[in-house]
Amino acid sequence: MSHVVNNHIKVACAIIERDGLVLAAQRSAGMSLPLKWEFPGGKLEPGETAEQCLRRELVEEMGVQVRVGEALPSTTHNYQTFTVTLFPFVCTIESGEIVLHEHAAIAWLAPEELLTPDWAEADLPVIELLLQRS
Ligand SMILES: Nc1nc2c([nH]c(=O)n2[C@@H]2O[C@H](COP(=O)(O)OP(=O)(O)OP(=O)(O)O)[C@@H](O)[C@H]2O)c(=O)[nH]1
Repeated sequence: MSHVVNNHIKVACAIIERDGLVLAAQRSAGMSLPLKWEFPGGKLEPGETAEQCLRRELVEEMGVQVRVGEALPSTTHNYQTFTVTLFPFVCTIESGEIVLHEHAAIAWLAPEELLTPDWAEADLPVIELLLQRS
């Protein structure tokens, strides 16, 4: 059917943990889902694994090398104009200091603060899972 467009993207995102805190990043005003909070990461490129995607995106977005660890369950959300499947991975920073190249802000959140930011809707199941684990 010619009117059907494939607007389903696969996105790997990094749950970066440090000292019991989790890194959240705020999208900038000019990005899609402006000023929403998310986990750093991005769309998988053709032929790329989620781990490779995350290592690439974290260098591009924040200038850090990450170690990609445990995969959490993927989750799919329908926004009005596109569908996203998120592939979350627990990560740690191997080297580098965070420099924001794309995001407006970051925050290190304690478990009790996880529900505070205005998260991208697709992230809410991931947040729920993190709360269950903490
Ligand atoms: N990185 C990331 N993206 C997320 C999360 N949750 C979520 O809904 N997304 C959506 O997944 C998509 C990720 O794409 P991206 O960051 O590579 O690209 P973008 O939309 O900023 O750029 P583009 O507009 O140039 O395609 C965005 O539409 C973003 O809104 C998340 O936790 N992390």
